[in-house]
Amino acid sequence: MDNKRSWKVGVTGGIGSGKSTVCRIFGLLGIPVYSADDRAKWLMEHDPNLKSKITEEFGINSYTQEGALNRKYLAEQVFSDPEKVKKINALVHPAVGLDFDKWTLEQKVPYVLKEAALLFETGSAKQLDKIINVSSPLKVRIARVLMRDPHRSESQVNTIIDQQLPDETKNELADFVIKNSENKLLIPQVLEIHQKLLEEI
Ligand SMILES: CC(C)(COP(=O)(O)OP(=O)(O)OC[C@H]1O[C@@H](n2cnc3c(N)ncnc32)[C@H](O)[C@@H]1O)[C@@H](O)C(=O)NCCC(=O)NCCS
Ligand SMILES: Nc1ncnc2c1ncn2[C@@H]1O[C@H](COP(=O)(O)OP(=O)(O)OP(=O)(O)O)[C@@H](O)[C@H]1O
Repeated sequence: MDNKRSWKVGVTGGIGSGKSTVCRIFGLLGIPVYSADDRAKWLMEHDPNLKSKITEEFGINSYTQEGALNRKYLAEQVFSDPEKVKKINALVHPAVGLDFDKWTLEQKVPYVLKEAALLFETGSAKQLDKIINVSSPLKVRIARVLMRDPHRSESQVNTIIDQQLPDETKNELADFVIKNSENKLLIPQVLEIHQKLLEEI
């Protein structure tokens, strides 16, 4: 293993595919996980430069009076318009990329995980050593998201899906695929990939 740095392994997958669930299992094996979605929200609330750019682009309603990110408002704004998705991505993703690199340098492990809904779409896959795609049938994903997020309508979930690459394309581009359907166990699949990564590093 190159002693100087940890390998960067991406975990991606469409909305509701089970990325966070898979990452929790890797977490139990001691692998540090960087959640790009969570961290993006943190940066949008705490990075003054990013905050002012978002307010400029999407208006003062982007934040509540207490300064919290108005997720419902922004979701309605961006997910219905591909141009606005591009705009928010262009503001948020460079900040997340820098923050991830800084975080990785602090980790002293063979590999770290970057969990992100968008890796191929944003080009950040190129900065990673390996990519895992979590794949599950569209119907199962929609049903799981509607159970988990009661505030989201089926039509919003479908609009979000339209902004993401199809699962089949991501399976082809990924180094590893984890199948998270109803009849496949996750833990053995995670253990197999963990073992392969440790052997390769
Ligand atoms: C618009 C926001 C505030 C809505 O927040 P909300 O809590 O309602 O949704 P959440 O973040 O959980 O997203 C729901 C799902 O939508 C998908 N999604 C999120 N952002 C994007 C995007 N830019 N393009 C396509 N799909 C996206 C993901 O599958 C995600 O799991 C939020 O999604 C956001 O800030 N997005 C832009 C930043 C971004 O791209 N984040 C993700 C990777 S860094
Ligand atoms: N194998 C499974 N069996 C049952 N429920 C599952 C399974 N995998 C995931 N889920 C549930 O489905 C929902 C979506 O999973 P999870 O949050 O891990 O997906 P995600 O890919 O991180 O989603 P998002 O992109 O929306 O953040 C969660 O409520 C989770 O508990």
